[in-house]
Amino acid sequence: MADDGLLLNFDISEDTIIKPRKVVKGGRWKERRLLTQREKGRPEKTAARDSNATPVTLRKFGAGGSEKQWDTRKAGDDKNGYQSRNNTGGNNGYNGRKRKMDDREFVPASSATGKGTWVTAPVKPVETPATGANAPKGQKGHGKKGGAPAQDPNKKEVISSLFTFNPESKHTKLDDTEKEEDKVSAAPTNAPLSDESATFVSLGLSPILATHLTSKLELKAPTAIQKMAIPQLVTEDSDAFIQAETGSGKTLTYLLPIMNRIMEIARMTEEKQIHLKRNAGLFAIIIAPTRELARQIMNVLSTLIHCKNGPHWIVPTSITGGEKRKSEKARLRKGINILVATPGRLLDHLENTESLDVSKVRWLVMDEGDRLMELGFEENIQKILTILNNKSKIVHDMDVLPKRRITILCSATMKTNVQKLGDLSLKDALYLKAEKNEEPVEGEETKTHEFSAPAQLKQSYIVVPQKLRLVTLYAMLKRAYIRPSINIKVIVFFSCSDSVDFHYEAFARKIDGAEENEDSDAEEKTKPKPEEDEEPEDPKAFKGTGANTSLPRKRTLVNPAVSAAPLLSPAVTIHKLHGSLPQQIRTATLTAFTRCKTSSLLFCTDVAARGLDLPNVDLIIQYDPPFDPADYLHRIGRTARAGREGRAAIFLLPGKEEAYVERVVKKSSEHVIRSDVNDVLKKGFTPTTGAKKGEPGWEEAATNWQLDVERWILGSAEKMALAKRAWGSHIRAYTTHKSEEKDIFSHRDLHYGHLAKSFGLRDKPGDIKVPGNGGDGVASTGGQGKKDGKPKGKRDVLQKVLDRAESGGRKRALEDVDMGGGGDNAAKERMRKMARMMERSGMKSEFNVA
Ligand SMILES: Nc1ncnc2c1ncn2[C@@H]1O[C@H](COP(=O)(O)OP(=O)(O)OP(=O)(O)O)[C@@H](O)[C@H]1O
Repeated sequence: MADDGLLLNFDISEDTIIKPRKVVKGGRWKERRLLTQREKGRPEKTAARDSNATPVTLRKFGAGGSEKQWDTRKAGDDKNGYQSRNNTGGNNGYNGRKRKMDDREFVPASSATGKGTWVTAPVKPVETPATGANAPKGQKGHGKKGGAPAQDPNKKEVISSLFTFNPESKHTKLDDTEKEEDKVSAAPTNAPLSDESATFVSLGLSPILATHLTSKLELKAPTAIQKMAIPQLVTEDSDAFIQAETGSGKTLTYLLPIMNRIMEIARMTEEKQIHLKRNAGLFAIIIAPTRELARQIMNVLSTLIHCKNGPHWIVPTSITGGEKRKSEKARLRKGINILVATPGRLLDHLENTESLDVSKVRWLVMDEGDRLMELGFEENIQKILTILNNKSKIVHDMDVLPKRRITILCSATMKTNVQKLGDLSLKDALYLKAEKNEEPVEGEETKTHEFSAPAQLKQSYIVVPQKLRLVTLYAMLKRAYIRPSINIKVIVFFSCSDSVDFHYEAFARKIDGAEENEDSDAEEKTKPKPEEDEEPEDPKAFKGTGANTSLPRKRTLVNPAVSAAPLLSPAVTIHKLHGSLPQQIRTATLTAFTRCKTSSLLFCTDVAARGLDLPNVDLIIQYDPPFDPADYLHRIGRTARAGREGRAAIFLLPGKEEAYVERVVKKSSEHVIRSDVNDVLKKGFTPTTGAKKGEPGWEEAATNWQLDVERWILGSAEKMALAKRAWGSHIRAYTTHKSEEKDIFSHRDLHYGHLAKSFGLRDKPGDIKVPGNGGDGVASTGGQGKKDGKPKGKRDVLQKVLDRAESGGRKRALEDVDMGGGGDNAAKERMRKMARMMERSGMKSEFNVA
């Protein structure tokens, strides 16, 4: 009975008395909560049960039994089928209410008796590498490399439940227009033309080239852009701007006319008994923004040169900054006829290599024009153009060749920066844009899109709460590789290198309980150390650790970026690619992924978003949305190439991010479907053979899978550091979305605690010390203080990245923002300068600035 005098005369039950509530202020939230509970006369660690509450069911998750998770969920608690937490242990302030910061409880490890309403995780002391005997089941060996236990045994441990306190999607139900089954496959828009009159010979190409294309390369007919542009480029001497969808064959569109005209001049001189040789002069320069793209263009060029009865005398070469200047100079001195280059290294040679004679250059091609501008190469290109203009001495001794230098600019999008590059470099240019060869559907209005994706590409989006991201990615991939007899290639895009590294390790890890491969450890130690300016290794020298990689295994170097992915399927090989990897590893990885004949998976940053022609990719997953809307198109453009089918899915967070669908996704196509996260999880975590009695349901299976990742991280200091770095870098990367998209992608809307869960971390955000950040943990993402687990302060993250770079963390700093397309131009420019500075100081550049 309360001691309030006014109430003494009434017979009122205790329950109905309204007590004045003391507001507890100051101190840490945990202390405040304990005081509040004490105030209410409740036990501090395990709150007394409310007699009216629904009784809880206790379920035990995790094979090793090291974690207990109280299932406080009731089916159908909310519309999404998510089960909100129903606190039956008395009113500790949580009762089914969605809390912004933390839905977790802390209990001392020693009190983990399995009683109470809190999610508890008694921390097992993880063995040091020397002993390893008591390591949790399935983690044997995980602690080996780290050199220290990942977890302080005295520390309180937390497990956040996966399926509680998740924000809901704005649209809980699929609308009819978004259902997959209703969608009819659209006719491909970037395929070779079926029109019988469209042949390579009819475009004005020589029979030698045409035969090579059809018989050797098995290209039956030109694509729409090839049909439109090649005849003009073969005969006319005009500059040209070529705009066409991704995968529509733009590379051949500019290479074929160049080859055709050089071959023609060779034929004419041979008639006069003059045989052209490599010293005939440099005819064409092709500029590509990245080394990978330059290498790819070189490969296509080589196949054309080495065609039957082809111009074998033509010597192409590429200079991209991946090797010693000295050896590049030696090649240039011997004489070359076609040069493929990245802008920085080209400018370097134009300024410093006397033997590079550009007086006869007839073609200057700039591929991926928008990307060149985004990477801040405008100044370089301006200088290149000036040098070429000053040194040009074209004499009209070869009539078939252009009478002046022709400049060709290629892009899949028509962005303002491309127009600027056009203004800078083109004169009276032809604008060559392929019209879609879509048949208009009766009764449907033909819509035009700001930038369009190939019509046959099936696009979807999925709204996934932060905590469920990792399990949903797994479920989606598991589903993709469900049939071992069908080979599937998937690319997953992440926002930063650290995130790629973390997810690669998480998906390449051994199945729970499997022994570590001792050999792979030994081999890892022998992996090549990257060196600036070293001769690039032959990509064939690397073999993957995956069982299915098709790389030759003659030499024993192990590619640390290729591995098996037994968790997904024994048949899947996983690859990773980002700008922080040494160039030779990147090249070897791309080669491995390209040649892989079995199912394969590539985790990458935007390094692989533009221009790369990776054959037969079936599915693109954008786990992190891109930093530039144009990159959305480029990323999905790695599938559905040259008329093939393809699928693409993008992960978005519930809430503001959902606006991205209307703003970007639907601008490239009106055929966009929405996948339901519960469906995906259900399909991914339900056993294919049908659940047997006693087997866990999909939610439990998903929870087990997540716990397994968390245990794997806890088992090794190295993995813990990896996860923390990935989490920190992810947040930093998130803050660099373009300013016009800040209303959708604001780091203030991120829930750092839930996000940590998706990186397998159990710590509170404030306790996560991101390695390599000078121990400042999350503070480095925006401020020292934190509120609701979020850093305070608005300092420009890019500026902080640069600050940190100045103070010694330069490599880490640039790795964090490995997203290419993001940020404002000024920021890009700063980063490019930083990359140059890094190069000068002997560090690897993230941006391939050559
Ligand atoms: N006429 C054709 N018929 C069939 N396949 C073709 C044809 N022309 C090119 N291809 C193939 O199409 C694929 C895409 O070509 P390419 O890389 O040149 O596309 P792109 O338009 O430059 O794409 P992106 O904008 O993504 O860089 C390549 O594998 C190429 O071999």
